[in-house]
Parts: sequence; structure tokens; C-alpha cells
Amino acid sequence: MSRIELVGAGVEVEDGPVILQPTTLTLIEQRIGIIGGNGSGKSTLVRLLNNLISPTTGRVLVDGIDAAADPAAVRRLVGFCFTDPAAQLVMPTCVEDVELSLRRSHRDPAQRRQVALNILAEYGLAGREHTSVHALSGGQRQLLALAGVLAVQPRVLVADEPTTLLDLANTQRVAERLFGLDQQLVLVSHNLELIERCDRVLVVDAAQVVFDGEPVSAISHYRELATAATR
Ligand SMILES: Nc1ncnc2c1ncn2[C@@H]1O[C@H](COP(=O)(O)OP(=O)(O)OP(=O)(O)O)[C@@H](O)[C@H]1O
Repeated sequence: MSRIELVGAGVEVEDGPVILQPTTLTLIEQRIGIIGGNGSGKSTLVRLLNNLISPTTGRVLVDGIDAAADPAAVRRLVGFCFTDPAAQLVMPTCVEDVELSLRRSHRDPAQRRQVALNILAEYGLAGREHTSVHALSGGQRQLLALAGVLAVQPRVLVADEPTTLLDLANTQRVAERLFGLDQQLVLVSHNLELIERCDRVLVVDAAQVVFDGEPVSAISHYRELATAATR
């Protein structure tokens, strides 16, 4: 597994609020879940992991590499999958989108095409190679986005609410993929069934990690917070 370290890492918006209090954590478990209410700071926390956001205080290290000092190196280690796959599917067709991910690792176009086709087949998208990404269903688009991120074999996959837009069948398909990975998974989700399958769960509330432990206790902590918020 990789070693993700947050060392007093926090984020304060310039002339604005602190959106993540300084946080110190070492993540070495294979499947790490993150839960918390809307606007609590979950996305901010995970965006630090591949420097989509830089900490304004402290540091984030992935296998010893400082994410802010060497974002390109950290992005090779940490793949990021967004809630809305439209945010990361940029090419017209499915095969071209996976090829885009492979452009550095596979320089030869014919070989790159073959590898991309193999990956699409592995993700249940055989026969869709030349389909427009806009013609895919939501679940297929999310699988394609995952295929693109994982094509370059990152050591860590960060998935920020990857099943939020999906129906039950597609949620199950994507969950199979996520929990079948050999890589380390950092999963932000409101789906507590998925969170239950994690090894360690962080609960985020009001811009800080307020609980860190095994899933059952984390979920009951989260439920208590939600109940208190609705009183
Ligand atoms: N650039 C920014 N400037 C000001 N506030 C910001 C900025 N980015 C995020 N925030 C605020 O920080 C808080 C945390 O946002 P974040 O996206 O991390 O929450 P979240 O827990 O992922 O929420 P959700 O479950 O709704 O996706 C929110 O109140 C958000 O409005």
C-alpha cells in the first residue's frame, strides 16, 4: 500500500473561511472511506491528495513525495475520479478517451489503440469503442472515467462520490470495480453500504476530521451528527 501523510495540512481561502482545519493523519489502509454532511470539507480533504488543491498550511506527502512541491509526480501516483464523469471525459469517443490517458505510457499509436481496446473490454465497454461519450448511460460514463484513470495504474485511486449519480445496478457495477482493485482506495461517499466495506473511515464535520476508526462506529458517529443537525 501507499503511505499518504497529512502533516498539519489545512486550507484557508484567501480573504475567506478555513475550509479544512490543519489535519494530521497517516493513511496506509487499503480502503479508506470518508463521510460527512454536505459542505463539511470532504472534497477539500481528498483534493489535497493529488494537489487539485494545495494546502495553505502544512504538507501532504504521498510515498514521501510532497504533493504541492511536485504535483506532476504525485498525480502519477494518485488517480482522481470525480462525481460527474463529464468533468474528466474530454475526447469524442470512448477509445480516444482511454488513449488520451495512455499517451505517455504507450507512445506507439497502434499499440496504444490495442491497449485501450483491451481496457474498454475489461470495463464492460466492448462494442462501445467508437461511441460518443455523450451517448453512454451514466453508469457506463462512470466506468469509462474509472477506466481512464486506472489505465495509467496509479498506486492510489481517490473517488469523490463516484456512485452519487448512478442507479442501483450501476452503483453495484462501479462498486465491484472499486472494491476489486488491488490499489489503495480513498472513497468519499454518501452510500453507507459502500462505506461499511472500508477498512478505516474518517468522519468530517465543520472543516475537520471528527472521527477516525472502523466503519460501524464511524457510521453511528455520523448518524449522531446528522440527528443533532436536524434538532
Ligand atoms: N474556493 C472556495 N472558496 C470559498 N469556499 C469554498 C471554496 N471551496 C470550497 N468552499 C467551501 O468549503 C466547504 C467545504 O466544501 P467541500 O466541497 O469540501 O465539502 P463536501 O464535504 O465535499 O460537500 P458535499 O458533500 O456537499 O460535496 C463548503 O462550505 C464550500 O462552500
